[in-house]
Amino acid sequence: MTDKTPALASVLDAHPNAFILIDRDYNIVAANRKYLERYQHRGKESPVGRKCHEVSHRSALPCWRNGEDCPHQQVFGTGQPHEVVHRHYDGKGGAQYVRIAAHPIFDEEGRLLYISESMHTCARSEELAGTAEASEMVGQSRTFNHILGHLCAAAESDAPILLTGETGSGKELAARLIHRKSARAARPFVPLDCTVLTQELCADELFGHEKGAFTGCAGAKPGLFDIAHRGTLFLDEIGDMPPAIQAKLLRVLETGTYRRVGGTELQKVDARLICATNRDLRQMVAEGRFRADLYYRIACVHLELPPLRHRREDIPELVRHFLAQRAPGQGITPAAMALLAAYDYPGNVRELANLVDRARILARDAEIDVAHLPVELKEMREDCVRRDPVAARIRLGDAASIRDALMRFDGNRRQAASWLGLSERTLYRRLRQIQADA
Ligand SMILES: Nc1ncnc2c1ncn2[C@@H]1O[C@H](COP(=O)(O)OP(=O)(O)OP(=O)(O)O)[C@@H](O)[C@H]1O
Repeated sequence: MTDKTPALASVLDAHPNAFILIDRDYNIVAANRKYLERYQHRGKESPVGRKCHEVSHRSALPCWRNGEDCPHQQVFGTGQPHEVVHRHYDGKGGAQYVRIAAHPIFDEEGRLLYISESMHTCARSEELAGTAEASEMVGQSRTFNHILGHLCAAAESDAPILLTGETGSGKELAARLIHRKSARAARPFVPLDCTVLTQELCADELFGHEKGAFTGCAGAKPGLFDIAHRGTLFLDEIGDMPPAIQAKLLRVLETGTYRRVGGTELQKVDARLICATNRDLRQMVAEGRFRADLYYRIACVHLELPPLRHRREDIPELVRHFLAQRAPGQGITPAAMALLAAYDYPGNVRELANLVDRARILARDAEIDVAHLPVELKEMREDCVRRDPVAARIRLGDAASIRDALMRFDGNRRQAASWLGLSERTLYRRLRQIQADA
């Protein structure tokens, strides 16, 4: 904390989170010790006096210029508090998702002078660094950060959650994230796919049975509600749950108890319920194919995962993520990356992961190139780029994105070019053009 007033310094340091004050011109005017410890680049000057976006986003541009929901722009624009989740880079370059609570600070005459930002880390930075876990949710587009903010908020409550979204859009991964970030994280996460079960099997899986409950049943078996005790039960494709089981599940939710198949004793339930479906449950309710009372119980918090084509900006990062996971060291040409960024992905992130897998196998140890991608992608490319300027931006790289990428990678042209999906030569040519135009 560099502010001259010792009292203010200790007030800021007493704040439990990293905390800063920012003026109208994006300058950080005060920061507490937690902020400095997290964001000060090793051997570099203090963040105080620098632009907030340069420090935490490593970007020459304010985040709204990169399409993000900018707390600075919102609070100075409306005078109201605003909360968002952003991806921040710490002083060592590690990435982390951070929930930012921004508030206006007025002087005695009611003029809005500063905003304060309090930053609470949503996910461990090592989950987002190069050594990515399989369970990591990757993305940094505005759309992705928006849903991530809701997932983190949902994790703080114990309410039932309904996750909807197209196939492969990350519903199960989102359920795992909610569990991992909830107070139940140390207890089991128990998934059940409702599509593959008959009515009898579904009841047996969920509630277990007592010894001798049915012919051929040798011993007692705990149900998934037992196994998920104090943890999270994830019911995937809840729309496929047989009607008789829907009725039993509703009873469990209403009474907080259930009986094992063939049992008399009431078991108490303490499992958090997360359900997912890619069907339109409301439509199913209207058609009488899903119980309305159950729908309202499980959809206490309803979150929709966006399809990948609505967050194309995340595609290059997802590709790098899958390569780092499955083929560390294997590269991809800018042309192949541009082709991947322009495709529509009816199968969403799962389809992208499969395309990357297929391409890396075909490429063996060489760089992945256009030849290693299915021909349909090439046919769709021109059409998609015309329809989606973001994809075009990734492919072509406008001046602002190029400056931003260079800043982000400390001037390293190779890394900046790869991030933008350009060849180094194209990046160099564009830089010369930009300098000539300036
Ligand atoms: N944001 C993401 N970052 C990294 N990987 C992701 C992301 N979203 C999804 N995936 C990966 O894509 C695949 C499909 O994700 P997931 O199974 O969570 O989707 P789903 O919506 O539950 O699919 P379905 O409706 O078919 O059950 C998984 O391999 C998952 O790890």
